[in-house]
Amino acid sequence: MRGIVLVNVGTPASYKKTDVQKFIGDMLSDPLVTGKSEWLSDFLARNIIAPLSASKSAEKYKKIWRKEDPQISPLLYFMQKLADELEAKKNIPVEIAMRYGEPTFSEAISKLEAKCPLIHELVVFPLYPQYAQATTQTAIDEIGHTFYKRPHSFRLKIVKPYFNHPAYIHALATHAKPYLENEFDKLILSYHSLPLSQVEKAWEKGKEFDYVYQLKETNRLLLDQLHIPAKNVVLLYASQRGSGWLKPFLSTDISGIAKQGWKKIVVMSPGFPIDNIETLYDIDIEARKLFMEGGGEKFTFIPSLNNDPSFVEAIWKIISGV
Ligand SMILES: C=CC1=C(C)c2cc3[nH]c(cc4nc(cc5[nH]c(cc1n2)c(C)c5CCC(=O)O)C(CCC(=O)O)=C4C)c(C)c3C=C
Ligand SMILES: [Fe+2]
Repeated sequence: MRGIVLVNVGTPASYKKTDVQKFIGDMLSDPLVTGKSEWLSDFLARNIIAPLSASKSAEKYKKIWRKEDPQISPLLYFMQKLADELEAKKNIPVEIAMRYGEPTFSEAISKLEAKCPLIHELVVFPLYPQYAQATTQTAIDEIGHTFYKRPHSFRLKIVKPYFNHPAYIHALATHAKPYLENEFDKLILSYHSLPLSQVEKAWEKGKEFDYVYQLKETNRLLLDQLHIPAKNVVLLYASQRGSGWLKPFLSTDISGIAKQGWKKIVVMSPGFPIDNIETLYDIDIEARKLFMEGGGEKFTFIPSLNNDPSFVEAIWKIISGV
């Protein structure tokens, strides 16, 4: 039998400043995220960036944290729900793991082994449709490092980015359709920004590593399936942490969209299969506010796929090679 581990970036244990600081420190001390050396990343993250940015991030986390039980981060909640539904629907053991924080990859493997001692293949499904060294590559490195540290009686398979997989595109289109039924002026497709240095390096390596090529392919295939002409769509990049990142920025251009007369917009993030601070705060709270203050009339936010049945089906097809 196969076992599945769904992998994502991670999330703080709580919205308290200490937990948020730890999470940011862990993440930004990763040289694959910063593009800097190991010691410099660690020094800057632990001593400067995490202590300085934790309060502001903690405020944001507080706003998006689940108020209902279980009172946990939305990212953790939706990943667990997705795992539970995939396990129940396909009768296969599924666990979740985070690149930073908990549950760790090692914990996920142990839980899978306990659930199903006869596993012959461990399938790791990174919840990143498009490749980036700051997400896909660091997850692959960490998984390999943990897996090969001790012997296992089963093999490891890591699923490649699925930016153009028909089942993923179908899931996105099926999920988005109800939000697109009412009239709108522009569909905004928002993706996480990246430092240009990382984008250029990946572009030189080829399409398999090219974040921008992959996200544009996702957009092309999605719009084709939704029958939306490209002229009705704007591509923006969110959550940048500096000026030398992929532009145009959602945070600076969203109010301009309203000023140009496009008063009703729908915003979708096809690069985030699971809702998190960057969709629920940066888009649904901050970008919404900027758009409405800029004269916008209607801001429709499309949540991530989360545990949508079409995504459960898509993961299954991607894993099964259908
Ligand atoms: C497409 C997915 C993501 C890319 C690409 C990405 C790049 C990237 N992120 C940072 C820095 C931070 N990311 C943080 C949280 C975070 N990032 C993603 C996804 C991508 N990041 C997720 C799913 C999350 C978890 C969110 C949650 O709900 O918990 C954070 C911490 C949160 C915050 O303070 O905003 C930081 C910091 C860099 C530097 C980077 C590319 C180089
Ligand atoms: Fe991030």
